[in-house]
Amino acid sequence: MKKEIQFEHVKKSYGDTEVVKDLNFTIKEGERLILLGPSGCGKSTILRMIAGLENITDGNLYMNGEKMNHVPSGLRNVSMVFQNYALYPHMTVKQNIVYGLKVQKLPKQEMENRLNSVMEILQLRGLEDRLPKSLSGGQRQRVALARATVKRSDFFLLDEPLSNLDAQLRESARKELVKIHEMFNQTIVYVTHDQIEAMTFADRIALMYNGELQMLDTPDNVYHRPANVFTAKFIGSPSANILEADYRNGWVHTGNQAFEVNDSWKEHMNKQSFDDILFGIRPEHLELSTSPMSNGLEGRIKYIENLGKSCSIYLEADGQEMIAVSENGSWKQGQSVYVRPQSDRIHFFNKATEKSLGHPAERTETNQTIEERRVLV
Ligand SMILES: Nc1ncnc2c1ncn2[C@@H]1O[C@H](COP(=O)(O)OP(=O)(O)OP(=O)(O)O)[C@@H](O)[C@H]1O
Repeated sequence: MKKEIQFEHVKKSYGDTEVVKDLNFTIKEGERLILLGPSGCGKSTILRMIAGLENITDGNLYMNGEKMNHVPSGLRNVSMVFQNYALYPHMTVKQNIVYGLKVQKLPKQEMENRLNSVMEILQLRGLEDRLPKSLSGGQRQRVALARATVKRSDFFLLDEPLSNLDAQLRESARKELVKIHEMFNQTIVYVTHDQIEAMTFADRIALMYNGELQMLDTPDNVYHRPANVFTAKFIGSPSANILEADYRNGWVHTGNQAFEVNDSWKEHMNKQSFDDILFGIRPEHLELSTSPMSNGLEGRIKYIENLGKSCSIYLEADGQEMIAVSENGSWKQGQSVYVRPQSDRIHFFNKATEKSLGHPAERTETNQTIEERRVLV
């Protein structure tokens, strides 16, 4: 049976408050699925339902093809790592790591083999006899990862496992996690609110907001083909520009000004016109110039944020606010500028539903395999 996790109309309420709404999706065998979203959107609750630490209010949860709604946590073949490590303080590093295997009554030789391999991967050699209190935060987190890894369970669940580490340690821990995943090919479900972590580690991202799944797709598609305004704005920094517009005969009118889209967009929009739509463009997909450009909008710089490597340029065009990014440090507040949206990077959304009107030459998740995606990362 496949190591899949399947949600079928899964809901979770606390009292009258529904915190997870009608989840319907499948986490594929061996994939790294990231549950991403702002604080309070229900990520941890979903993870805890998979782990069996939280009851399901409605719907069904299947793992390995079996209904799991009422199966106790200990029988679900999961291992879990939390943000706060939760190591046993009175046990040494080695005792912490093998404790679960002892409970499982694993043969001694097998236990030693697993311990040795994980000590090597997670660079814990030399720390075997130390107590958790004598370890640094990064070392404790690696012990917690090691303890979960040695179980070699079908499902590996991680709840913000790296959020207590500094940026450098996070990056190296992510690499170690990838190594562990390549060795044991577990199905990984990983909760974070950090989009960089999601973009770099995920095979697919499940983006949540307010208990609802907003988009489930590869990082590439979540970034380039956002399914709705929330996704466009949540992914990417600075956040995507969303402007009110009309679309008529291949031209996007943002007020008094307009620019023409390319032929594939014209074909995609199928000769229709739309009043009152939302036009989206990421700051990094706006070209800036001091002189007029064809298909550019005229605007004025309101202020500039210098980030060192690049500047965020806040400007106003046609009475609407936009952000552009530029590596050129010579822009001046109050300056008159021209901005041109890159035609193959634009997005349109229905104003009422905030859902995407699609993209030309749409690429769906089904024609990009996990292996293809990992080559791209
Ligand atoms: N035991 C509980 N009783 C009542 N409400 C709860 C309980 N646990 C969680 N909630 C609520 O459910 C919602 C989702 O919580 P959850 O912890 O899943 O969010 P999250 O996305 O993981 O957030 P964070 O990133 O801040 O950890 C929140 O509004 C939270 O207050």
